[in-house]
Formats: sequence, structure tokens, C-alpha cells
Amino acid sequence: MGYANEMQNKLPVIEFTKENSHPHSTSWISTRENVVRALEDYSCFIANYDKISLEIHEAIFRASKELFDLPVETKILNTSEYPGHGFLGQQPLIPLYESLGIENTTTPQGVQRFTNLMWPNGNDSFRESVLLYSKLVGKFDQIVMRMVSESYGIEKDYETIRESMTYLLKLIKYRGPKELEKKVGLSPHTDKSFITILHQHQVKGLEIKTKDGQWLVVDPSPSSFIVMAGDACMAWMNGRIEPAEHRVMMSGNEERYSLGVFTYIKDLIVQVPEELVDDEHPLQYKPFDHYKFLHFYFTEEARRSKCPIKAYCGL
Ligand SMILES: O=C(O)CCC(=O)C(=O)O
Ligand SMILES: [Fe+2]
Repeated sequence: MGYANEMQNKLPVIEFTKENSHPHSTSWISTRENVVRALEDYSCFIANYDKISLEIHEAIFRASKELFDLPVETKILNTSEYPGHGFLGQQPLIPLYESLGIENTTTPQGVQRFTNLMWPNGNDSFRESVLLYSKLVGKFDQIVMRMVSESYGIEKDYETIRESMTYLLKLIKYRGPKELEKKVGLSPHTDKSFITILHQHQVKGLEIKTKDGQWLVVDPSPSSFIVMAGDACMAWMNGRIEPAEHRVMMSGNEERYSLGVFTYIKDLIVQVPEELVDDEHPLQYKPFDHYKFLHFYFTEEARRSKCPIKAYCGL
């Protein structure tokens, strides 16, 4: 664990090995504490997870480059009912940013659907790399959430949520800024997801804000992932864990590729577990529908509010 009790100007780093990723092991318990402490203090942590090999890392970013090299006319075919889950690019406020979302990315059907849309004649290596990567990250997400829910004694509640969890993979590309162009890749925000797991390729740019207001740069590494809490996690956890504020700043003129796996809860009314409500922690959130929140986020009311999730279901 890379941090002491007091806040430092470094994000917590947690190693995940075969040993401590196994429930009932002694190191599982200590890792669990570190995970919860990191999420409470920083809303995120850097995870070194060796199940995702260098080979998988390279394959998924190769797949991503191949995807972005497709013509825009093809990429815009990826649409979604949910703003931001389809194709995004050439947005006036974030001109460097481009992304494509793959819904249900941990299922063969989800990945197949997307692959066929982009390559009507198929693309096996793309399909296989995406599915393998998504499944591994999805499993990792479940390890993390199991640790969190055990630690708060809310395993049963998590079990219900887990059954309704869907995964979205966003493949993201930033072009380098031109001379005199602003260097903002992505403006400061929190994610609307439950949990987000980010992965960068070679070029840094991701920055996370600490509670005392400093922006910390996250260095890319093939085996490291950034696990962040999203807005929905805060509402489910009655505010115990806050969402991580982050942004992307481009420094050189090199292109930057990154991946985000976002979890969402579908077809379930999410409720704060009873265990998280007491005199010290009065109930702060009404039961909510995560996907309805995604729609709400793009309304005028949400735009005007400082914290859309609170505007949506806060008490
Ligand atoms: O590119 C990154 O590292 C961050 C992307 C991100 O924050 C997002 O898509 O919500
Ligand atoms: Fe984000």
C-alpha cells in the first residue's frame, strides 16, 4: 500500500495478486481495508493487476487504433439511446476528444453487435481482444466491489446490484493540440457510472483531484488501472464514498489512447442499504433508477445544478 494515514500528494497504489484477490485469504482482508480507505479518502486508487498481461494490453490498444482509423461515416453508425454511449467526436468544447462506446461489453453478443456494425465482414481479432479485456476488467470490478461490500457489511445488497450490472467499454482517443489550441482533453467531471476503471496507453494526461484541491497526474503503465467511484456509487453508499473528480490535460502533440470500463445498474431501483443509515449518517438519497439518471443528466435542470445526482435523487 503506497500511503500512510495522513494525506499525501500521491494517489494510493494497491497491488492485486492471485493471493489477495482470493476471498478468505488473510491478505484479502488487509487489501479490503486499503481499498475502502483509498475510496473514502481519494475516491479512487491505482491498481496494479497482473491478470491483464502485457500481451492483452497491447492487443486491446491495437484494436482501439484500428477502430479509430475507420472513417467517421462508419464510426457514427454506433449510436445509443444513452448520450455518450455511442460515438462522440468533434465536440466544440472538447475538440481533441473522440470516443466509441460498446454496450454490454462483457457479453459475446454485445461485442459481436458492435464489431459487425463497424466491420460488416467481421473482425475476429478486434472482437476477441475486446471481449477478453472486458471480461477481465469486469471480474476485477467484482473483486473490488466484493471487498467494499464486505467491509461495510452490505454483501446482500451488493449481490442484488451485481445481478443487474451492465458494463460499457469506452475506447477513447485524443489528438494532440495544435499550436495555440487549448490543452484540455476532457474538462473536469465526475462519472455518472457506479464504478469506472480506466487504463491508459503510454501517453499520460489523466489527472485526479484530491479532497484538498490538488490535481494529481496518473502515470500510464501496462499493468496499472485507475479505479474510481462514480455518482451512482455515492448515492448507493449514502455518501460514504464520493465520486472522483478528474480531467484530461494533453501536454505534447502525441495522440493519446485510453479505455474506460463503466458499470451501470439496469432495470433495478437502487436503494441505500439499511446498514449505511444511522443517527450519524441519516438517509441522503431516495431510491433511484440509474438509467433514468443518465437521461436526467442531460436536462437543463441537471446542467444548472452543482451536483446532478443530488438534484436527481438527493433528500
Ligand atoms: O481518458 C481518460 O483517461 C479519462 C476518460 C474519462 O474520464 C471519461 O471518459 O469519463
Ligand atoms: Fe470520466
